[in-house]
Amino acid sequence: MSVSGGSIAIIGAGSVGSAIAYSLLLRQVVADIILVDIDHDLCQAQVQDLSDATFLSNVRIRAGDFQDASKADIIIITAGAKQKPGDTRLDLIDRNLKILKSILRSLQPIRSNTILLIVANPVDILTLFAQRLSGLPKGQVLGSGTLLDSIRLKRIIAGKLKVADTSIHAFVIGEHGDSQCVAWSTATVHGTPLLKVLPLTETEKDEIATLTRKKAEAIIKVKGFTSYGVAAVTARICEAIIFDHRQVLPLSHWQEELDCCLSLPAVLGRDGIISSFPLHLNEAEQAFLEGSAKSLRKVIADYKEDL
Ligand SMILES: NC(=O)C1=CN([C@@H]2O[C@H](COP(=O)(O)OP(=O)(O)OC[C@H]3O[C@@H](n4cnc5c(N)ncnc54)[C@H](O)[C@@H]3O)[C@@H](O)[C@H]2O)C=CC1
Ligand SMILES: CC(=O)C(=O)O
Repeated sequence: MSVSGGSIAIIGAGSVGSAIAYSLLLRQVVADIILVDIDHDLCQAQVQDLSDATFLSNVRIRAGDFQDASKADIIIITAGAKQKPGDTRLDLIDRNLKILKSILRSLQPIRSNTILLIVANPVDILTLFAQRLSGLPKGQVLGSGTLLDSIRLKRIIAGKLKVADTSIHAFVIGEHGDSQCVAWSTATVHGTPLLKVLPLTETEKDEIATLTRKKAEAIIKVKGFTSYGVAAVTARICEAIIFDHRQVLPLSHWQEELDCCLSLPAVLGRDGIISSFPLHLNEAEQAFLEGSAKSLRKVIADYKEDL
């Protein structure tokens, strides 16, 4: 991977923001990484620590302010409260919507062709608010969504089949949260329908889907947060944008028919979401997806005065 000349700003230099910076630095996605946090001492300390790793790459890392960040090729928002054990992601909406709004105000005027990547939770709701409040075209505002959940799912399936994760094509769709669902009928192993090579009963499918959905909760219960998985996923998203990969990834983006942002496969490139990629769900999966959208719209309706 070669270093492009671009820059990425990360707003929020806590566990997730610093892990993302570390992934971007090791992958050499851009030449400049800018960290921004209201806790200036923490931000400086993270930069100092990360700068000890830059000997492995040609990447520069520095602390900056919102105006520096507003000029970056990609602005990643990780700032916000995290779940305590037992919280759902949706429980964070009050605090994190206020933080998002204040960040979007501080970023103005925002570079017109920047890509805004939301990672803070609840990611689907914050992505929708960022689309409405940033002034950017919808395709330039996306959320990391269920790419992380899909990676977790593929890991479990790969373990059962004893093949590499990269040979599995399977999507978790809908909310990055409790109403997500697995698109089992579309999953393949190197082109062969997954359920033909791994015939799973309904109970087994439910067990895998539950393990996937509850993985974050299990990690948070012990270490208090998750960071490495989302950092790797975010680096992958940034690579697809900076290098215009046109990769198909399950990301949170605007869904006209469902009237909300949630994850379905999308083609990702330098301009952000180029298009949604059609996924032919069966009736039950379509009903689950619509249920997920309905639960997100219900939350959005409670906050409509913030739009
Ligand atoms: N989408 C995903 O897959 C994942 C999302 N997350 C989410 O990422 C968020 C961050 O998690 P952590 O890094 O573990 O939390 P953290 O508490 O370690 O870091 C949050 C940082 O945001 C900063 N911050 C707060 N308000 C700010 C503002 N207005 N401007 C700039 N910085 C501000 C804080 O000072 C703090 O350093 C949470 O909402 C968490 O749920 C975490 C893991 C995975
Ligand atoms: C915390 C979170 O959203 C995750 O690890 O999936």
